[in-house]
Amino acid sequence: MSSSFKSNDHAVQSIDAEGNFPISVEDMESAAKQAMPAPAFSYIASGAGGEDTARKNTDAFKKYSIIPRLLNDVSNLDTSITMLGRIYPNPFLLAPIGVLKLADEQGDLAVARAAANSNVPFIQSTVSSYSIENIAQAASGSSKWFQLYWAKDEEISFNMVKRAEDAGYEAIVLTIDTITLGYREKDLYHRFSPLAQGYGQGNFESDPVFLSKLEEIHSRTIVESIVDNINYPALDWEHVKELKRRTSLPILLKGILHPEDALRAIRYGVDGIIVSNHGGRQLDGVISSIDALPEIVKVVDGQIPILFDSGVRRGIDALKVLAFGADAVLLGRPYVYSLAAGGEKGVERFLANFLQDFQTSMMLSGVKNIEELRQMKIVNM
Ligand SMILES: Cc1cc2nc3c(=O)[nH]c(=O)nc-3n(C[C@H](O)[C@H](O)[C@H](O)COP(=O)(O)O)c2cc1C
Ligand SMILES: CCCCCCC(=O)C(=O)O
Repeated sequence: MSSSFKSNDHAVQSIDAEGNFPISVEDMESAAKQAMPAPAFSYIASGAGGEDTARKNTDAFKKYSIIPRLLNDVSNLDTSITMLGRIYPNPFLLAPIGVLKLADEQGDLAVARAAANSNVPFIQSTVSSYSIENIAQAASGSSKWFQLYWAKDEEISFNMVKRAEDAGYEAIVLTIDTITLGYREKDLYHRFSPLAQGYGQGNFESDPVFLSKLEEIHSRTIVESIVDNINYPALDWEHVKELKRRTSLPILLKGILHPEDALRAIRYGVDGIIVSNHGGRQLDGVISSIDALPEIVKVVDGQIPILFDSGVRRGIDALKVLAFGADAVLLGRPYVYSLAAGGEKGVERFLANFLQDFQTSMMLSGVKNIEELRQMKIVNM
């Protein structure tokens, strides 16, 4: 099976003449499937191994129920949160997702613009299709965070962090669960390698430190050099310490599932954690993110912010995450489907629908603000 194809540059046609756009995430996913070549869609949608964890991420939400409080005058909702010393208008961010050009020619630029127009911070991936500087320009004046895949050659990492600082990014997210790529059976079947089409190198191509290293090793292509650098099983807590020395930006660790690792993160002085299993794309068989969350909330006990991703598809899912005591929620695959289905406008439509769904869920749960939401009763039945 071939894995060569063009990126999706016809996306905007999925919003029809009347401006209709899929509302449910299932319909957005179907629209994305139609708009994209099969190997690319499969790379985005699938998980590692037999995909049990990917399935569990969404299924596990269904077993939890909230018990609403009523007669609480919810006519003035406040969805804002204060986190890491800043006020954010709502408790959502867009998860870092690499190689977005697979979904739409404008990739991260389209997402960053849509996120800025929707007042939702965008977390840019290390393996983005466009550079930090271009993305910063596309979403100037709005909140952006940078996700770091640690490079074996540390100077490359430190220079990327510096570029993010210079471009006005507000935080560094160090992803710790991708020291090597998960065993993804569908990608293996399609002979699909995420970086091979050249859509995940925008950030590296414009990095003088990376380019100077490349010149030293003439035999390596850009893609080979990126893969070799970010495949880094040697990553450990000493690297976290080093990163802290190198930046004054807040550092969050993404991929925490064990309460002891959450506590260790606090001991190492990180500013926040993201409870995540990478959407079930790394190790099949790990706990679903939502099942991991309550114990982590308990041990962290408010010392640092807890963010969450993996499996959030609707407003009510986000509501459950916050009711368990998390501070904010990252949205992942749904925005990529909306990008593939409708480009920048598609992402805007998805975010508008998601925020409306969330606010409706808040009102009907009888909570006026996120602090009240975090105190809500949630049960496993
Ligand atoms: C196509 C794709 C690419 C991703 N790329 C990255 C990445 O570059 N860096 C990262 O930290 N996480 C990456 N992730 C993981 C997401 O940040 C997030 O953890 C995951 O999508 C959450 O699961 P959900 O989308 O099912 O909600 C990627 C996920 C997908 C689907
Ligand atoms: C060789 C590493 C590519 C990482 C691609 C992005 C990612 O995190 C994913 O889940 O896929």
